[in-house]
Amino acid sequence: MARSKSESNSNSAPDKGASNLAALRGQIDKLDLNILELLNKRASVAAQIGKVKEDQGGNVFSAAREEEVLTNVLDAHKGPLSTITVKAIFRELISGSRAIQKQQKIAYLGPEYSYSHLAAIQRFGEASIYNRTANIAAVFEELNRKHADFGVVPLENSTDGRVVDTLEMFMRFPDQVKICSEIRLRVRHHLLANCAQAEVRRVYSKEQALSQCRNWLAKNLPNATFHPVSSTADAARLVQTEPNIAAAVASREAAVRYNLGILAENIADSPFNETRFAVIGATDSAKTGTDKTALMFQIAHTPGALADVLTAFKQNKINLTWIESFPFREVKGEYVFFVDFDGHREDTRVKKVLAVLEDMCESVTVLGSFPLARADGE
Ligand SMILES: O=C(O)C(=O)C[C@]1(C(=O)O)C=C[C@@H](O)C=C1
Repeated sequence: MARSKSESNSNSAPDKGASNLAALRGQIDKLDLNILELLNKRASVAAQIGKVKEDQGGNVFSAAREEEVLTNVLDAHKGPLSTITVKAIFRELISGSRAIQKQQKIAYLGPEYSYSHLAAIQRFGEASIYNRTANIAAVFEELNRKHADFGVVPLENSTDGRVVDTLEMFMRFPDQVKICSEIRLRVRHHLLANCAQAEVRRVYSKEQALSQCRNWLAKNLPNATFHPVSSTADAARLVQTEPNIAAAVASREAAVRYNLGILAENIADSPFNETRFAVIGATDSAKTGTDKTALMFQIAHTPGALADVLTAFKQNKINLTWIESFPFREVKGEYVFFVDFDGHREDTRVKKVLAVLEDMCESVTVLGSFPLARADGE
């Protein structure tokens, strides 16, 4: 039946809207196919690079080159996509390239969806194989036995400080592994449960996470008791077994994995909570121009010994970014120091300071040079 003029007039705006939508979606469909073609072209080039590396004995993973790729892209990026989105897309693209060359095996401190797991995925993407371990020492062992290509271990948290188990492994086996990359992960704790907040009587989490949310928990859950368990992910798993009274302090990813609701978001007492992780492997990273070096040294128990070392850094205009002291178990009263500083071990001023330290210290171990990590979300 022919439509009257007034009928067609009243429908013309929605009709126009519908045809516009169809046209715009048509554009997206075309663009998607173009993008797909380009993605696969890029992957084919990565496959060729893989062959060259295989012939020359090069490593599949190059932290320095990945940093360069990301910098090129982010420098050119003008929006409207967010930087976080562009980074996530390229993380997966590069992860896919590595998997075409040779799928990389990554060991991390488990269980699944622990913050170490999230840090590992942030660095290596979805196309890698992840081996979870029961403790930090086992991450080093996995590398040593060649069961994994890389390991991800926590170094320090902005609230809790250093991670003793990791530093102890570097001390026990100083020449076993090198740091080739670092990861900065924003740690966002949430209260997860399948009951109402007023019903929560038991809260599970890793001890450090409970301590990082201490004030919030005391104020908002005055009737609950707090139970440290081996990890935040394990806490989320336990909540499933006591759904009417239990809650966990854990990540959003753990909520998804264990089918829990998020009762309260971002409950850490400090608004800034970040953990820095080291990626360990057989070799460290090539120079990029914006690098850091990690060092471990032991000095004699004499007055001014540490001051002399620090003066050497000052004289060579090297900026220290981290310093930790650790009691040396074998000699009472002696300390091992861990430092991070700006620069690559191939930089002239870093070479100079290393030479001075070799003379001054009882032992010096370069744990590795690696590209300076971007903050999570930058
Ligand atoms: O340039 C290389 O060495 C590559 O293998 C390519 C590529 C990439 O996809 O851009 C992949 C893996 C490396 O870690 C670095 C970069």
